[in-house]
Amino acid sequence: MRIPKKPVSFCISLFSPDLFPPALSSRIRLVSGVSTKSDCAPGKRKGFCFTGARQLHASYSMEGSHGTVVGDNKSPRLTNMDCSDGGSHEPCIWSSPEGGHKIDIGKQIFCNRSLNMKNIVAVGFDMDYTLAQYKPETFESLAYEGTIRKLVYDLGYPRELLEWSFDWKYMVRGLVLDKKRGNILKMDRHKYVKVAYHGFKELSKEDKVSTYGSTLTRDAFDEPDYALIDTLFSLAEAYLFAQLVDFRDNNPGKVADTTDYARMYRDVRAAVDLCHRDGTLKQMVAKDPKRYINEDTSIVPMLKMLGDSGRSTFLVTNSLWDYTNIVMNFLCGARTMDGIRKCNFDWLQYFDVVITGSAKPGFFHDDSRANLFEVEPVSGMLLNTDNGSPMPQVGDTSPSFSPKTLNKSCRVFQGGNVGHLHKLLSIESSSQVLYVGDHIYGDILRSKKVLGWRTMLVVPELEREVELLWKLRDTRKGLRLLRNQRDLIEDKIHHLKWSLKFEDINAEEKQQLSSALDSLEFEREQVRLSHQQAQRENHQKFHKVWGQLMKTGYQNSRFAHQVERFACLYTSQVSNLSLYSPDKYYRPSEDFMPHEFDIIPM
Ligand SMILES: Nc1nc2c(ncn2[C@@H]2O[C@H](COP(=O)(O)O)[C@@H](O)[C@H]2O)c(=O)[nH]1
Ligand SMILES: [Mg+2]
Repeated sequence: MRIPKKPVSFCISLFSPDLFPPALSSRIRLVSGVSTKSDCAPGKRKGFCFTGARQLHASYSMEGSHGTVVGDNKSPRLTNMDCSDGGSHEPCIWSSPEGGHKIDIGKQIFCNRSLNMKNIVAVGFDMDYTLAQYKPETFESLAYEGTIRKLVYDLGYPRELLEWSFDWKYMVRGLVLDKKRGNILKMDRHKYVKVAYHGFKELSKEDKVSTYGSTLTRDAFDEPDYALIDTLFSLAEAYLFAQLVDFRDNNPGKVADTTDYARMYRDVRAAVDLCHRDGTLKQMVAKDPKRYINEDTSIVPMLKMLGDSGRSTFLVTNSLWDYTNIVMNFLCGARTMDGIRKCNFDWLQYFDVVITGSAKPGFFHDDSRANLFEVEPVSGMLLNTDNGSPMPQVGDTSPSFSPKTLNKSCRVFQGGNVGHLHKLLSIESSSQVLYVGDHIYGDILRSKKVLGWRTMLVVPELEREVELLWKLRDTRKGLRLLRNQRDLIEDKIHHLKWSLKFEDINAEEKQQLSSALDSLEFEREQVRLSHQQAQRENHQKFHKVWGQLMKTGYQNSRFAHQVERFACLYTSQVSNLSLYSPDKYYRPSEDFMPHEFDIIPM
């Protein structure tokens, strides 16, 4: 890896890779122009500074020297990367002297399908919302505000939208938007809609059943009429959609008749999409990563531990190189004792291959014909490759990489497909790869189903969910008792009714049975109400509107069902991997069928 000796400015463009078909040039610069603008870190930096809406500037300096860096990758003991407290404690990881103990329930790794880490030769990571946990209160708010501005200024929505505010806790993953009807749904694993809102107004039970209850016309609840909120990136757009639905209903005439709910959804989606592409979000994150991304001092020790254990490590992200470098510097970059960060390429030492602009999930198709370019880290320049091997440039007989470049431990690429990656890492069988991601569709489903990679899903919401589950375990037992009580009373009622109808009994006995029936029916109603109320309160402790993430009523939610089907492992944070041996044999818990519950005590 090369580190510039002199500080250089670090300003790279966000041009999309597909703007540069390989036929146009065999050596492609990512940037469009050079400027000597004074806002390019006066006095400190030397080199290029590119301007324009699509350029991305890191706010911190590029330095070659380490200064008073806390952390030394040669040290046998794991080093403290957390400088916020002056470096007084080390993250406790499995291989540290204090490691290997009982793990908090919120940080455990849960297993759906057995996975022996001894069989894994390469561990790969997604970046956004996997290694980099964004703070929804700032990051999603940024997306929300950027989207509103685009709706108003570019798409002609009323200016009063600019006064709206965002409740970042309102929407949750796993919801489904009914684009045509303006509804937001939560469903169980059988795709029964259990909670339904029109905008922010709850649908009555009758409306819910009449719209979604027909078992004959079961809906798939998929695109194009429905949108799945399956990544944390979508929380802001779901909230905005609900707001627009309410706004349209309550302000006739303010939104054009032609702009129906589905059209509003399309507009929001397009505006969000643009925010991700035009720098609205990334420029801001680049300026102040700490404001938008959680620090996780266990990431570096985890990556080192995996590397020390002999595993290859790789990064496959849809983000482009310039942004990836900024985010990874924030997460892995060394800091001086006073907490100042430096932007360099040191973090590449923790990876064998980095693939940016990967266009997942298409990347997971071996037959994807996406070209693989090598990225020259310092300049961000793209170089043509022949399936990963360097290619001589036109007019040049030697390959385009210097031997020094070829010898560096980590190579950075853009695009390509899984075949390229396997070749670069010498992967013989796809079952030797574990990939850790946050997106069921983008990272997990295809990689597992199409490819046979082993998968781990990161679900940050899980930490709170399991902690609450633990805290509320007695409430849950109480709920089960109430449910059983209800069943018992119902059985008695049926029996009494049967007796009244068919048994040969005298008037006095009939009278007794009837009054017993009355009191049982009264009791049943009381228990039903208490059960319903207790159930609702229990769910609301998880989320005031949508309840427990992994459940709808007593059934697994659709989201939980997908986690169960597609993720071999799941956990709240990627760095929880550091709490387990890199040779751990993850075994699933025993499956239970309903007929086993009362027989085998749990
Ligand atoms: N153009 C769009 N880009 C999006 C959208 N939602 C997220 N993103 C970007 O994708 C990558 C995700 O990276 P990964 O590491 O998780 O693979 C990141 O750069 C996001 O900004 C979208 O709706 N449109
Ligand atoms: Mg991601």
